[in-house]
Formats: sequence, C-alpha cells, structure tokens
Amino acid sequence: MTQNYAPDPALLAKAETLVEALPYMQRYAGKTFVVKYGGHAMGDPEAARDFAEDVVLMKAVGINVIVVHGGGPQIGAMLKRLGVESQFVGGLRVTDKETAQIAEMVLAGSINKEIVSWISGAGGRAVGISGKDGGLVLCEKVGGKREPDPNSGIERHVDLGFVGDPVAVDRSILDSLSKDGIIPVVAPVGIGADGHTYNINADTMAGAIAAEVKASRFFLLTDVPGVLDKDKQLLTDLDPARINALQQDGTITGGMIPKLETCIHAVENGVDAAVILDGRVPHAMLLEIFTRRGAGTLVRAAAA
Ligand SMILES: Nc1ncnc2c1ncn2[C@@H]1O[C@H](COP(=O)(O)OP(=O)(O)O)[C@@H](O)[C@H]1O
Ligand SMILES: CC(=O)N[C@@H](CCC(=O)OP(=O)(O)O)C(=O)O
Repeated sequence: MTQNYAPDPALLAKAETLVEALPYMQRYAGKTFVVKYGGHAMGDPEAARDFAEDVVLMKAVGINVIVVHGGGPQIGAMLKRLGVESQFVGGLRVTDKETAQIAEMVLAGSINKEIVSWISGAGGRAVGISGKDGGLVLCEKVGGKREPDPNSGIERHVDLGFVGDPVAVDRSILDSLSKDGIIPVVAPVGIGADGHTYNINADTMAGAIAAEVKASRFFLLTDVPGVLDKDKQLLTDLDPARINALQQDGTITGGMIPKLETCIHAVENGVDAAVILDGRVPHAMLLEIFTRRGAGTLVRAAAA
C-alpha cells in the first residue's frame, strides 16, 4: 500500500530555519562569545528560561560562551529592605564597606547561583564564579567623579568608595572551564591589590573579559531594543566616531553611556563586534546569531 507523503508546512519551515542557521554554526564553532546579562533583562522568568536555552544551544554547537551578569535593580531592592541608602554617580553605585558586602551577597550569592540553575534546567553545565575566583580579575579603586552638588549646584568631587575597575584579567580559569564543556557564569565582584572587595559595574567587567579573551561577539542584553536615535528609531550599526557624536548631541544618556564606552573599549581591543540587544525579547541572541535578520545595535571598530 502506498500513501502520498505531503510534509507538514510547519515542520518544513523548522527544517528551513535549521538550514539557514548552518553557515552561522560553521562560522562560529570554536569561537568565544561573551554575554552580559543585565539586571533589568533578567526580571521575567520566561525570558530567563529563553536566555538559558540560547546559551546552552550556543555551547552545544561549539561556541565557547562566557556569561557575565549584572544585578543592579536586585542590589537596590536588597539595600532598600535593609534600610541602607544608595546613590549613583556617573552610572556607578557609591559603595561603602557595608554596600560592598551586600552587593557581593546579591551578585555572587543569589543571582549567580540562580543563573547557574537556569542553565542546568536547560540541560547545560555551568559553574558560577566571581572575579575573585582563580585570580580572574584584579581591580583598582575607581578615581572619584565630579558631580554638581544637589543643593548648591557647585561641582564637587565624590569618592565612590569600593568601586573597582578591572586592571588585569587572568583568563586561565575561564579557559579551563570552557575546555571541560562548562559555561562560566561570572559575578562582577573583584579583589584589589589591597585585599579589599570591590563592586564592579557589570558592563565594565564583561567588556574587560571580552577584550582579554578576544571574543568574536560581545552581547549586552538590556531592556531596550538597542541604541535609539532622537526619534526612537533603532540604530542598527555604530562605530566609535558615531557614538561620540551621539553622546555630544545628547542622544545617548544615562546607563547607555558606560555601556557604549565599554563597547568602544572592547572593539578597539580585539573584540570583533559588540551587540546591544533587548534581553526581554524571546530568544534574542539566537535570532541575532543564527538568522539573516539580526537584531539590536551592532558596534564595530572604524574600518582601518
Ligand atoms: N539613545 C538611547 N537608546 C537606548 N537607550 C538609552 C539611550 N539613552 C539612554 N538610554 C537608557 O539606557 C538604558 C540601558 O542602560 P542600563 O539601564 O544601564 O541597562 P542595564 O541595567 O541593562 O545594564 C535604557 O533603559 C535607556 O533608559
Ligand atoms: C559599581 C556599580 O555600579 N556596580 C553595579 C553592579 C551591578 C550591575 O552593574 O548590574 P546591571 O548590569 O544590572 O546594571 C551596582 O552596584 O549596581
């Protein structure tokens, strides 16, 4: 007995999607991608599950994925619960000794292990570390910032306390984990030569790691579709000169300034491209990596 076999169009579309992904899988196998997962992007449990699936799929097709996470809103919530005041200067949290302890507890304790659990739940193997582990990140106290005084408006110098800037990254612990099929998940906390614990902006931490491992792609998952122009239209491609112009004319403000400065640092120090993506969009990274459509804002160094 014979039967006409008409493939289900939905299944056929799935097969075509896989075939579309093939050249990208071949291009990226063996390459290193650094993913910065921001605190705003990780709010929704469904989006978190999609994020973990994307990371596990990337690893399964041979990409060495390194996750660096934030947690600013979650630190803020914990400080509020504990009745500790907190303020930001130039996008960085002023961090006294108590705040540094709480930030470490939230970042390296709860958030780090939660991301490890999500990745395990998606069938991957992850190990959570902070910049303190295996000598990963040595940092230096960030110099103070100039800020107008809220009362007088006169500029004053603000000491940020235990806020660190990565000055040396030792990639060996990342390489050991990656080689063994493990996805490193890194909390933005580091140690200084003075032995103190420092709170590091997660974009800065991720950028320093991306530059050290010469990542092919550096993804920054946030809560906007990418960099928007004055008419709220997505800017799909940027280079350092254009970013400087957008900063000068006030198109880029707030948290986007350190984010793009980190992208410039990364692409000028050996990272092929940085991409700012909306982490709330389901499977945002897979769409960017494995389809012709792409998403978000791609930042590259200026052509030589
Ligand atoms: N031109 C711009 N395009 C997009 N976002 C911008 C722009 N200028 C400022 N922003 C702000 O930058 C924010 C992203 O930075 P941030 O809050 O530090 O993100 P995250 O916590 O994910 O690191 C956006 O939510 C938006 O409010
Ligand atoms: C020094 C400094 O500001 N550290 C940040 C670290 C977390 C972070 O950067 O998280 P997001 O990426 O979610 O913003 C903070 O304390 O909020």
